Amino acid sequence: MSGPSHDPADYRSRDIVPIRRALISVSDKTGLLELAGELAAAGIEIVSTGSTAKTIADAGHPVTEVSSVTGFPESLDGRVKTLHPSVHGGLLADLRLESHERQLDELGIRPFELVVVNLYPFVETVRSGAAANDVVEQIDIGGPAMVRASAKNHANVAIVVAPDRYADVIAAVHAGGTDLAQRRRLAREAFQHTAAYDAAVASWFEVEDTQAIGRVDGFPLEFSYSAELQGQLRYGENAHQGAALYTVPAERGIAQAVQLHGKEMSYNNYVDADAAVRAAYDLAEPAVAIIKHANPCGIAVGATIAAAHRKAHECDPVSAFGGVIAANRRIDLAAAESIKDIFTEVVVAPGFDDDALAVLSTKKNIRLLTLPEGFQRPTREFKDISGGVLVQDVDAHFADPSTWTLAAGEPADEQTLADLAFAWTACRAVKSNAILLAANGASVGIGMGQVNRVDSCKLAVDRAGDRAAGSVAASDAFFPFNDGPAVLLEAGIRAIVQPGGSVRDQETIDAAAAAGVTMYFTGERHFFH
Ligand SMILES: NC(=O)c1ncn([C@@H]2O[C@H](COP(=O)(O)O)[C@@H](O)[C@H]2O)c1NC=O
Repeated sequence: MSGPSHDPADYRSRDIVPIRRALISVSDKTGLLELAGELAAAGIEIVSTGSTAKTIADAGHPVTEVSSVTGFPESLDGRVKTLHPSVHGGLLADLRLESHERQLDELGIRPFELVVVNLYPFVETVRSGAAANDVVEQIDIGGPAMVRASAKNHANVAIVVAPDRYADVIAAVHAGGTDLAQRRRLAREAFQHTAAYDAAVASWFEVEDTQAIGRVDGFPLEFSYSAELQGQLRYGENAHQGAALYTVPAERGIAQAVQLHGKEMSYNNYVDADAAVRAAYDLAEPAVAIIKHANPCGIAVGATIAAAHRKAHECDPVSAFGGVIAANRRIDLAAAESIKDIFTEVVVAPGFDDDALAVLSTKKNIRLLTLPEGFQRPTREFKDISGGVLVQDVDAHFADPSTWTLAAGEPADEQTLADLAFAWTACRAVKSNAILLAANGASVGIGMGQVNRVDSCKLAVDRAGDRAAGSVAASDAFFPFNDGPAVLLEAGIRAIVQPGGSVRDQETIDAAAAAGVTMYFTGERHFFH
């Protein structure tokens, strides 16, 4: 243990601490004058920094400039204001100890019993698109130092970091001081606040580095995650689970989407909307993905979003009931007309034309979400496991058909190759084991989430029904046995695309060749769990 330890008997008890001297240094001046007025009226000395002191003085309240306490001018563009022993001694002295009291006297330092600090607006500055030097200038150093010092010394000091606590402080002034339980609560909030602040700074550096070198090549030795509470959700995946939405300030994703219409978004709505956007945005042409329980029940591309929606819906109209729809282009009137009579939980898109919004807004149960300006797909994914978190690059690479290897049959004609490329891209949005049958730029049968590949084949073929014959199939990973391909070939699948790489590839190749079916190997797989 570093530092001297004291005998428990050395500590004098201190529950109620009367406030005689307060240090106030705030960027957000909300509620400042009311607080300062109450403190001044109670005869409490207020020590304050630059613009905070000026605001208080301009309102006619007595205030002591911090520079007259430190004996130094505020300097280096405000980088050094309160970083001084005359301030920090007054914050850190543990007056339960006689020895600390004596040292303060010897040093001529007076203690503070109340500290009110809120920090430079770092996140707001990042959001405003400020240049890097200006962002760096908004990394508060002196503020967090005071907050942490006071929170450590909560036995003696009340630390307030948010204007919505001022009323409690004023009440404590009138009651004769703060009590220990209150100071502990405030200390906890203070440490949470500085931790979130530092995490936001660290994630800004990470985003900056990512942009500078195109991608993060390595993984940091440590990382922190800063997110702001956006709001509580009614419940989590099930009604007995509590849930909330947090947003990451520097990001622009589904969490920042703006709701234009409908009931409050649920936890499951967010999960499905994210999966839907992920699927639709994998495709370059106008595309629609319809999601249920994080899996697609239809994905299609078309000349228009209306056409893509019709094709995606036809894939599995039964499952599309109550689905979540994402489009990678604006929703126009024709798309709205296509969607409006189908019971849909959420539609999310980069925008809605006014007439489309008017049509869909007549449906009270549909939620309409527009993606935030500057929408960006994440580059990294995080998955919680007990005791830690797994981090990976997002699977965003799709092998180009020109790099595929023809493993069986004749080279595909242009239309077949286009369908294979579509199926290959679309199947990565399907939970493994994934088999996706497609025709004319639309899924016609999807087998997902099975614990063996042959069952996914059966499911896809079963869902496609008559449409299986003549369609093409994509498999997210290689076929370990020939049983899955046998199901596809028997159903009349015309062409198959799969990674290849199984020790039994030859059996699958021979079966496809014997059936006259074209089969390509991509050399790349798309597991998705
Ligand atoms: N450098 C310092 O010693 C220092 N002391 C306090 N601050 C910050 O200055 C702000 C208030 O400054 P002013 O009262 O000048 O507007 C607060 O957000 C506070 O967190 C500092 N600024 C940054 O590090």
